[in-house]
Formats: sequence, C-alpha cells, structure tokens
Amino acid sequence: MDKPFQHHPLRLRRSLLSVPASNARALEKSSSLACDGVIFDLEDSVAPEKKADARAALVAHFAALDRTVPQERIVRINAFSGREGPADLEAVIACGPDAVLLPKVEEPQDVLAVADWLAERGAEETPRLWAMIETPAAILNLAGIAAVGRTRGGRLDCLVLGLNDLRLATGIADMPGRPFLVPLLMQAIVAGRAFGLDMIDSVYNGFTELDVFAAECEQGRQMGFDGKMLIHPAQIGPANRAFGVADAALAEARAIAAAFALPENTGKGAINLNGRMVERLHLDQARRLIARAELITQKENRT
Ligand SMILES: CC(C)(COP(=O)(O)OP(=O)(O)OC[C@H]1O[C@@H](n2cnc3c(N)ncnc32)[C@H](O)[C@@H]1OP(=O)(O)O)[C@@H](O)C(=O)NCCC(=O)NCCSC(=O)C[C@H](O)C(=O)O
Ligand SMILES: [Mg+2]
Repeated sequence: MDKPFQHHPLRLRRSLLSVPASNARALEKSSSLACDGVIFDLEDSVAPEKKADARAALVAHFAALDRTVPQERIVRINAFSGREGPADLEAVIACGPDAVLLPKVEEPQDVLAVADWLAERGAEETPRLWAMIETPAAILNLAGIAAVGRTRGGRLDCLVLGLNDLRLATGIADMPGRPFLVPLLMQAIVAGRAFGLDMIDSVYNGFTELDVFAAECEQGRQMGFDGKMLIHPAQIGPANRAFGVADAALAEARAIAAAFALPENTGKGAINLNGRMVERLHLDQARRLIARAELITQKENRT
C-alpha cells in the first residue's frame, strides 16, 4: 500500500539517476532517459581538479536544457561548509534546478544554513532541499534533521541514503540483503515519514548485476522507500518497475474506492471487502496509489 502522509505534492521519484557533471556524454544522454529524476553530481564523482570545469559544464547544460522533459532535476553540491560548497551554490542559482542535494548532512544546521543562504538570495520556493544521510552522526541525529521538513517553509523534501559512505564510516559489511544496514535504513524511514519527507534508497554499485539490483529495489520498496538513487541507465527500468504500481495493487485500490462509493457504505468508517476489514484510511491510501498510477501513465504517454 502507499505511504500514509506527505507534506508536499505527489511526485514520481522511483528512479533518480546520478550523472557526474564532469561527464559530457552522460550529461547529454541524461535528458533522453526514462528516469524520474536526474541528480547532477558535483560531489564525489567529480575529481577535485575538475570541480570548476564541472560547474561550468553544468551551467551550460542547464542553459540549453529542454525543460518540458518530464524529469525532476537535482544538483548534488559539495559540503556547503567546505571549499567548493559556496561556488556550487552560485552555480545552482545559475542553473535553476528543482532541488539541491546536500551531501553528508550530519545535523539540522547543515540544512538550515543552506535554506537561509537560498532565502537571502531571494530563492523562495525552489530549489527544494534534499539531504543525504550517510554518516554515523546523521543516523544519530535523524529526527532533528528530518524535523527541518517542518521549518523554513518546509523546504526539505527528501532524505537520500548513502550507504557507500555509511559503510566506510562504520565498517558495516557490504552483504546481500543488507542485514546489518536494514535497522539503520528503517530508522531513517521512520524519521522521514514522521515529518512527511520522501525517502530514497541508496545506490547499488554492481550496475551489471541487474537481478541482484532488482531484488534490492524490491527490498527497498517493502521497507517503505519511494525510489532509489541510481548510477547507470541500465538500472532505470528495474527501479521504475519495483517502485511503480503493480497491477494487483491498482486493482485492489480501485476495488476499495468503488466499495466506499456504494450507497450502502455511505457514512461507514469500516466495511467488509471480501472478508477483509477496510477502513477510511485504506481509502485515502487507495486514492494516493491511484493518483500515482495516473502520474506514471501520464509520464509514459509523454516519453
Ligand atoms: C559506473 C560508471 C563509471 C560506468 O561507466 P561506463 O563504463 O562508461 O558505463 P557503460 O559503458 O556501461 O555506459 C553505457 C552507456 O551509458 C552511459 N552512461 C553510463 N553511466 C551513465 C550515467 N550515470 N548517466 C548517463 N549516462 C550514463 C554511457 O555514457 C554510455 O553511453 P553511450 O556512449 O551512449 O554508450 C558510470 O555509469 C558512472 O559514472 N555512473 C555515475 C557515477 C556517479 O554519479 N557517482 C555518484 C553517485 S554514487 C553515490 O552518490 C554514493 C553515495 O554518496 C554513497 O555514499 O553511497
Ligand atoms: Mg556518499
């Protein structure tokens, strides 16, 4: 079933492809891909000596962009408190993306500082802010970071897990099924949902192992994630499938909506639908799922 609470308009975020801003071919290709969003990366996929060139390439790319392509556009900057961060944010202002992804957020102030910087520059509603959760400190401070979603006009939209950095910092093993990471991922889900944020699962590095990748997407969906950060175009199809709306789930949602629309169920809080109790909260979930399915259909008809 769909998630219970959301503080911003419904967006498709099944597949978010990271594209190094220093890779001209990948930049060019990104607009033609069926991912729901592109994360233009100025951080770890760009070598230190290429940072300035990557910013310039990104600004040129956005200047020539066809903004009718149905993709959300996010720029991942380097840490705002570091050497490259302020110049990256100036590039963000020039680009005008939908959102800025902040890496290695450790405490609420890491997000608030950027929100205040953007507000001072007159950037009121957009870009939105997304925060990467990828350090032990971020895990300890999850509730405080997610709570930023309720301040500064609710500018924080999404938490994105970064398991490469988290494994590096903690020593947690990279294992099939992510057994020792699942408890941390679930903490993130609970914190994000408490403040109405969208939740994006971490990248999977083995971009040729598509069966394993599909299983990890399915696991992420079952945990409650909305989508996954990707590193390669081959991962888009499996992610869109796993985080899309299955036919059976859509049929069930339609049955719930139809049942509550029956005259005999008017005014009822709970009904019997084929031997299962269904409440009005399930009707709300069903309506959201139907709306998401409609968004997917609209997108597929446009691309
Ligand atoms: C992983 C790669 C370095 C592999 O690159 P390559 O060997 O060139 O792949 P292919 O030859 O299989 O590529 C086939 C075609 O697809 C295009 N391509 C590849 N990757 C992308 C991409 N990301 N976006 C757009 N297009 C892409 C190639 O250009 C080929 O096109 P064509 O010429 O038409 O055949 C590479 O995939 C890559 O660099 N991926 C992204 C890396 C990245 O962004 N890293 C940062 C995100 S990871 C992260 O955030 C971790 C997190 O912080 C954490 O801590 O966990
Ligand atoms: Mg990282």
